[in-house]
Amino acid sequence: MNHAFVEVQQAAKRFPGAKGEPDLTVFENVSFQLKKGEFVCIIGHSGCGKSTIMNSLAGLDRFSDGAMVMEGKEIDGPGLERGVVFQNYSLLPWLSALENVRFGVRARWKDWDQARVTEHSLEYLEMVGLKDVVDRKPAQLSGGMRQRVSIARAFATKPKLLLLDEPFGALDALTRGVIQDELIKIWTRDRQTVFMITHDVDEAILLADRIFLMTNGPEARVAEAVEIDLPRPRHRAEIVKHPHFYKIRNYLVDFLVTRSAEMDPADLDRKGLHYPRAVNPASEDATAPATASTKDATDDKLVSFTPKETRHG
Ligand SMILES: Nc1ncnc2c1ncn2[C@@H]1O[C@H](COP(=O)(O)OP(=O)(O)OP(=O)(O)O)[C@@H](O)[C@H]1O
Repeated sequence: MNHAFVEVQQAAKRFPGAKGEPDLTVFENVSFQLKKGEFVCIIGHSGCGKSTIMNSLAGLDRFSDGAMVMEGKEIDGPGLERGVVFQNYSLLPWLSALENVRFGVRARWKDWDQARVTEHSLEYLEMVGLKDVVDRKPAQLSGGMRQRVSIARAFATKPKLLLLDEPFGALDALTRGVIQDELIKIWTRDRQTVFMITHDVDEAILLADRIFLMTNGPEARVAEAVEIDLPRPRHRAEIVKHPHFYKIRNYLVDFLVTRSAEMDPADLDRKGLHYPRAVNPASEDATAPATASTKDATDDKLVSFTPKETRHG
């Protein structure tokens, strides 16, 4: 019996090739589960299919093969139980910050009166530090402020699953840090299930319970699920002092720099439903970088991943 909150089963995305060219398989045999209330980040090189997976979970795209199930029901199109935050804010430009949030809240709770919708919307805008600018339109806000409105709107509607596609990608490091803290604050309070794309290893370690690692495309796979066992609440300045921090960080960087390009999909598929392999880099076995071989957590013997010369990084 399946107790996963969200389950993606054997997903693939293919595009027909141009005249005479073979079809493009962006990713294949992608399977994973999300537990209720967990924060999962997904990392992988550009083009491996992260946004396609996220957009499919949002109901805005479709896999070529495979299935997605949330609380036992197949995901088939967009729904209010899933909220999305994109990198480019996607606010309605003719509405103020408050009206943008109210718009989402009103759609979610149609029986609420105006005062309740406003009060609830203001509560979330305050949590992201925008109390004093709620009447400004998006054009009158900085990029960081706009992204805060998007985050307030997404969390205020309390979707069961929040999908964040590189929400801080366009922000400077300082603003990014501040909004990460706000995101942690809201998530700690509401404990919604979050699935987030990021290219930033430190951001993923700060936020996630688990980090999914994708191999390079084409024919990418979600190869590993790395457990982040740093205690919460986490603070940027503090977690770097934790003895596990650099073990985790080095493991992730080694994957992205070396192993993501070397893993052979055929090898991963041989192990079928065991993937993504659960890894805890803080444990002894995982700390040694596994460049040409890695340890199979399922049967306790070494399995080598043959470098594939044709794969690009
Ligand atoms: N219509 C299409 N025809 C052919 N290939 C496509 C089409 N749409 C998308 N792709 C390819 O699908 C792949 C996956 O794209 P996707 O945006 O999901 O990757 P990503 O991992 O999110 O990348 P990034 O990190 O750069 O955002 C890319 O290589 C892209 O070129």
